[in-house]
Amino acid sequence: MIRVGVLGAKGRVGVEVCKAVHAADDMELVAAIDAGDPIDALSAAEVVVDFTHPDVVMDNLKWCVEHGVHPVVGTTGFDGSRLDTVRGWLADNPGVNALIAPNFGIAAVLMMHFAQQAARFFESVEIIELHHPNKADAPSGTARRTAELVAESRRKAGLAPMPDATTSELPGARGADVDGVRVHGIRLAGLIAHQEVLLGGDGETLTLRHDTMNRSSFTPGVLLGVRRVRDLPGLTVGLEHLLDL
Ligand SMILES: NC(=O)c1ccc[n+]([C@@H]2O[C@H](COP(=O)([O-])OP(=O)(O)OC[C@H]3O[C@@H](n4cnc5c(N)ncnc54)[C@H](O)[C@@H]3O)[C@@H](O)[C@H]2O)c1
Ligand SMILES: O=C(O)C1=N[C@H](C(=O)O)CCC1
Repeated sequence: MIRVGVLGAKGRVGVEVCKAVHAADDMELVAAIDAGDPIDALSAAEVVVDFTHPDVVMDNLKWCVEHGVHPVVGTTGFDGSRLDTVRGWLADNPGVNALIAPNFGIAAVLMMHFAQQAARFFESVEIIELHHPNKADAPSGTARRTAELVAESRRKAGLAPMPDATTSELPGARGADVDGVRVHGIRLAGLIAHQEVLLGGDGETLTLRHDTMNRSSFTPGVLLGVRRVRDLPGLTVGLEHLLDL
């Protein structure tokens, strides 16, 4: 049995993760804590799942790594500098591994993968991410990572910067620039999490769209991460590394 702790257990995703861990035959939910609870309750866990908030996730991660607990992190807000900090903590604590994934939905990971594959064939790529209005961070972790993957493909293919004749702009009208890729964020009541990747070339376009219909959709990916993290050395970023794509 894998002894699992959950941070953010009362949150929208945390509740679903607790249910899924509880229902898994090979896991035991040994701690389910939320804001204000003592973090030491996680000492009994081998693996801790974090779905909390970008402002607190680094402190949680540091605690886990320093206490020999493998973190599986869904919380967003990670940039290159945060990831480097985590790599440093892991280097100081050999034997502890971490998995950080901006999206644990299998279809979302496939959408990101397909965008990465398609990017080298198109002059233009832009991303629209659409989320519920209670979301703290923008752009979404998924959109940020998709833009990085697209940019990497374009660089490898030696593509020129995307065509864009804009010279006069109301700030924000062209979205955020993530590694040279424009990302546009929508926050709308009624939504959960959605993304479109628009790719355009001479006389044709391709649109990849992903829709999250409920938050239990994240749990198969989270459970896969919990089962595998102990065998993934150091830091793994993205669930795609566990899917044999
Ligand atoms: N990777 C993915 O697949 C994925 C999917 C959905 C959401 N997310 C991300 O997960 C995070 C949480 O999303 P949500 O919609 O569940 O948010 P939420 O606000 O519903 O839940 C967060 C929970 O964390 C708790 N919390 C805050 N600080 C804490 C602390 N220090 N210790 C323990 N608990 C603490 C809050 O009280 C709350 O219950 C966000 O960053 C979101 O972007 C990632
Ligand atoms: O609801 C959220 O918040 C989500 N956050 C992740 C992101 O920022 O990409 C994944 C989708 C849902």
